[in-house]
Amino acid sequence: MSKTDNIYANPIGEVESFRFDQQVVEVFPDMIKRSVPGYTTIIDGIGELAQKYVKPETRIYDLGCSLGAATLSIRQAVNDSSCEIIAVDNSEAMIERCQLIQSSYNFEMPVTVQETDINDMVFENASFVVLNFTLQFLPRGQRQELMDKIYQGLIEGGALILSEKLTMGFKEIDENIIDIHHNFKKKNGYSDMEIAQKRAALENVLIPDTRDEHYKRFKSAGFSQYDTWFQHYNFASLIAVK
Ligand SMILES: Nc1ncnc2c1ncn2[C@@H]1O[C@H](C[S@+](CC[C@H]([NH3+])C(=O)[O-])CC(=O)[O-])[C@@H](O)[C@H]1O
Ligand SMILES: O=C(O)C(=O)Cc1ccccc1
Repeated sequence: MSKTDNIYANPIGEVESFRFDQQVVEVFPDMIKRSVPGYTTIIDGIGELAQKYVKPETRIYDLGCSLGAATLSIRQAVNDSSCEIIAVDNSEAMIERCQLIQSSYNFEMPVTVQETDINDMVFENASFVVLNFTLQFLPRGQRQELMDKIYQGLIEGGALILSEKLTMGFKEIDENIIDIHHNFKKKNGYSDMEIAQKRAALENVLIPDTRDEHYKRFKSAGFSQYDTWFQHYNFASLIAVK
C-alpha cells in the first residue's frame, strides 16, 4: 500500500515548482488516484487497447512511466514473449522504484525500465506507444517533434495512447470544469489549502493543451485516425492510429 499524500498539507511560505522526486515517489499511487479522475479506468483501458493494437515481434513504449502502472497493465493484458516493452522516465527516483515493482512480477513479455529523457528516445518497430499524462510536462515547443518521432517509429496500424489534462476551449467552461475537478480532489480528502498549494506548484510545470491542439499535432505528424476514447471532467485519453 502506498503512503497517503500529504505533501501540501501544511502551509508552505513559497511553494516550489512540482518535481517528481523521492517524496513524490513514496505517495505517488495515492496522489494520482486522488487527483486524476478516471486514472484507474484509463490504466485498465490501456490494457484493453493494447490487446487490440499490439502485434507480435514489435516494441511497446511507455513514455514517462512513473511507477509503471500502464506497463503493468499491458504486460498483464498482452503478455506476448515475442514483444518487448520499454518503460522510460527521466526521474531517477521513479525509475528506481519502477524497476523494483516491475521485477516483482513474472510475465512472459520482456520489460526494460530505463532512466531517459523522452526527447532523447529513438523509436523503432513500435506497435503501441503510451504517453499517459506525460506530454503535458514537456515545454510546448518540444511536443510536435516528439509526436513526429513517435509517428515515424510506429508500424502501419500502430497506435499512440495520449492521456492529458485538457484546457477547455472556452474560458467560462474551463473555469467551471477546473472548479469541479477541485471539488473531486476535496471529496478525495484534500483540503482547500492543499489544492491551492499543489496548483501553485504545477503552474508553468503542467501546461495543458486543448483537444484541438492535440488533434492538430496528430494530423501534422501524419496520423490518419484519431479520437477521444475516455474523458472525465478535464482529464482525457486520446488514441491516434498510423
Ligand atoms: N522529459 C521527460 N522525459 C521522461 N519522463 C518525463 C519527462 N517529463 C516528465 N516525465 C515524467 O512523466 C511522469 C508524469 S506522471 C505519469 C504517470 C504514469 N504514466 C502512469 O501511468 O502512472 C503524470 C502525473 O503525475 O500527472 C513523471 O514520472 C515524470 O518524471
Ligand atoms: O493534482 C492535480 O491537480 C493534477 O492536475 C494531476 C497531477 C497528479 C499527480 C502529479 C501531478 C499532477
